[in-house]
Amino acid sequence: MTISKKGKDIRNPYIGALGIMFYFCRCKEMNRRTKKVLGMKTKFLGVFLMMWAMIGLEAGAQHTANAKKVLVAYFSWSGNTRNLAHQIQELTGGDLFEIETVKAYPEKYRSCTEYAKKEKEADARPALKSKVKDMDAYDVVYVGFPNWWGTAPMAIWSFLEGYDLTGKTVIPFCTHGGGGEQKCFSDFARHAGKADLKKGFICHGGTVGDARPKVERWLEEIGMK
Ligand SMILES: Cc1cc2nc3c(=O)[nH]c(=O)nc-3n(C[C@H](O)[C@H](O)[C@H](O)COP(=O)(O)O)c2cc1C
Repeated sequence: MTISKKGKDIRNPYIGALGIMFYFCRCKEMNRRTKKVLGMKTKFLGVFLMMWAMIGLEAGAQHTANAKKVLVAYFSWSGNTRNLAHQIQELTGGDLFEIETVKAYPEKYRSCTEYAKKEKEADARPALKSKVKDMDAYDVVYVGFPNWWGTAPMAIWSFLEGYDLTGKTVIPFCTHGGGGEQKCFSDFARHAGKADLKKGFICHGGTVGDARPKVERWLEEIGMK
């Protein structure tokens, strides 16, 4: 692998492609003019770019082979977590999946909080509308949810318990209404089975619109960007 001082792979398939173009343009040119006019310098440059092309194209293929498949799954009642999920999806290039319960939650806030409280007290596992088609294909699974009564909505436990997440990287993200993290991530860890858990992201539901720079920093911090 060709590594720069900053630790990044500096082989670039685009530079490689340019090298090929340059090499062939130069050959055409040589037929029109005399070889002496072009001289040795351009010949070396052409060969150098040609070699870079081959290394660069190989690097491109290797990068594609190593790319991790990402899923961004989320539950959202009033839209804040959905907004955050879309930002994470845009930054990671993953597939989006909305976790929805068969029985919809009440539309009014107070009714919803009462309903959710009962579900929590019963340690319920609400049935979900659909399953991720090919969970086995994903290497990294982000799971987003709002803080409900100091923890995740019970639908998140239904989701996590519906799959074998062993060996996958699982990363929670959460929005709250002022209570902060509370037991959201610690309870999440207990329900995530043998997944390889990474540090979660949390923000106030009212600030998700401005969260992008923080989301980017977090993704860099956990090595996902
Ligand atoms: C049923 C219910 C329970 C909630 N419980 C809490 C809580 O315990 N602590 C908190 O900070 N916010 C709580 N909230 C506020 C939500 O966590 C917050 O508004 C969140 O951003 C909503 O996300 P959503 O728009 O994706 O549904 C609750 C909201 C609802 C509807």
